Amino acid sequence: MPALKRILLKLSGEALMGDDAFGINRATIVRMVQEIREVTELGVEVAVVIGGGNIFRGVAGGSVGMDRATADYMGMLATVMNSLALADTMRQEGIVARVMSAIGIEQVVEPYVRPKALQYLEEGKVVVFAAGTGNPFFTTDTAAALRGAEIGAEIVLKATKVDGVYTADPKKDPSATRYSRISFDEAITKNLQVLDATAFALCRDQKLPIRVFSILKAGALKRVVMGEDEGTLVHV
Ligand SMILES: Nc1ncnc2c1ncn2[C@@H]1O[C@H](COP(=O)(O)OP(=O)(O)OP(=O)(O)O)[C@@H](O)[C@H]1O
Ligand SMILES: O=c1ccn([C@@H]2O[C@H](COP(=O)(O)O)[C@@H](O)[C@H]2O)c(=O)[nH]1
Repeated sequence: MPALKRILLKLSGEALMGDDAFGINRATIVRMVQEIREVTELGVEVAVVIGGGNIFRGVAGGSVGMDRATADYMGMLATVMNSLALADTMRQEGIVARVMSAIGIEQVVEPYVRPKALQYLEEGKVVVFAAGTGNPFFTTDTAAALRGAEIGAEIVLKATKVDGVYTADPKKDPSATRYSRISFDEAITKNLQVLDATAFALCRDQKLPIRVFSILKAGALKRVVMGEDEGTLVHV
């Protein structure tokens, strides 16, 4: 029996590149979708937010002189592309998925309407929330926290390139050690960058726990859903 009924899964956009330098690696996206299918087959309701770091981040545009808000809209559109790719791969793998966008592009995907999203989840469809929060100066981590709270998810699962929250960025500091549990207050006070502070604060205020785990580790999502110890739990 799964330990979770409804989850908000935040997938790393950057991880979609696989070993490529840019964009979406086919084998990687198929593997991610197969892991999602495993948990839907257990009866878990799954909503997904996917990042855009494999295509564009607003901060990168801003750093080369672009207007930051314009660059952020480009970043949000990058998440729409990833969401479409994800939903299409889901369709090929036998999952019924719906993409809902926080910015209006009705010819491409339907707009985010909360009751409709809840209906899809109750019907067993996977809902992919695209375009982040719809606002510049935010991230898809914050979108995951926001949508997770809105749909009444029991937890936000951040599937990323590292296998948990560390005392420092493990990609920069090899001596960093992993927490198996950490409170929101401690993560915020220590300024741990694995999620942005806005996402941490929103989840803390809504008493919505976060589990950070590796997207690269086969079977990790299923283990998390089954209540096994995997990655790091960030708790109130
Ligand atoms: N204290 C920390 N513990 C763990 N990872 C950390 C820490 N500080 C920084 N990081 C970095 O945070 C990264 C994960 O967050 P990031 O927002 O960069 O990726 P993502 O959300 O998975 O990607 P995307 O934004 O494309 O969806 C890790 O790859 C890691 O290098
Ligand atoms: O609510 C949001 C979400 C995202 N953005 C922009 O999109 C990119 C990609 O998202 P990541 O979370 O970094 O993967 C982000 O850098 C922002 O530029 C946004 O503006 N608002």
